[in-house]
Amino acid sequence: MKDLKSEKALAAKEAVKYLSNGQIVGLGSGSSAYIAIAEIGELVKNGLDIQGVPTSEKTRALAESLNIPLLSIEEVGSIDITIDGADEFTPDLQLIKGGGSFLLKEKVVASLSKAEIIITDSTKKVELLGKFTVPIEVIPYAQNYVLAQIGKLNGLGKIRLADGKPLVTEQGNLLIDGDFGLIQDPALLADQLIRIVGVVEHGLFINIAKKVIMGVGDTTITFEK
Ligand SMILES: O=C(CO)[C@H](O)[C@H](O)COP(=O)(O)O
Repeated sequence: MKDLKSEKALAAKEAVKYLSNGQIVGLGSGSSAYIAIAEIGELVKNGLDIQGVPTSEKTRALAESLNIPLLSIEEVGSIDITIDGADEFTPDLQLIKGGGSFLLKEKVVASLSKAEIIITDSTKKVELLGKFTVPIEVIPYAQNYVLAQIGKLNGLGKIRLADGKPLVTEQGNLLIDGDFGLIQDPALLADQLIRIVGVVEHGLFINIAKKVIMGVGDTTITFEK
């Protein structure tokens, strides 16, 4: 049986090799990113001089507990490297993210980053995106309208629940998980989704990742552009 945690850890260890003194580092969210943040905490303890920019409150709390110096998003004009996870990736580095509900801040941080490095276990690689549903962050007022528009794109949207109630994101929005089947043209779908009034952002990360480091067994494979 695959040891996914150890595959994530191998990928995280490989990713932190790209860090160096003086960098501003985007800190992702999700189980893979948290392993990388723990690694970064060790490096900081041993003298690495970086400043982190968190992509969620959970990441902020973890980084603070590890004494990683932090900057807020308002304080940075650009970010050198971001290390984050993904729910699915294709060999040409298109991603679905947002399984952990933090896609909006993750995309802002990724967009400010010179290099977005994604770390995953070996279950995340797919030839076509879409087995994992596409998380879509919407303002609550527009939820029914957006669900209807998703239907017009031949998708099926469901409001994400947490403990039986609609999950509310850190921005006070809702998440719709959109099932579009296997996505032949993710760039087109990304464009169609972002044009729907009431959609704040979605989890299709198109041409954003520079590298995906995937743990496989006791080694890693790096995909890059
Ligand atoms: O996008 C994310 C959170 O919004 C995560 O990066 C994604 O869900 C992958 O998580 P994990 O590393 O736990 O598999």
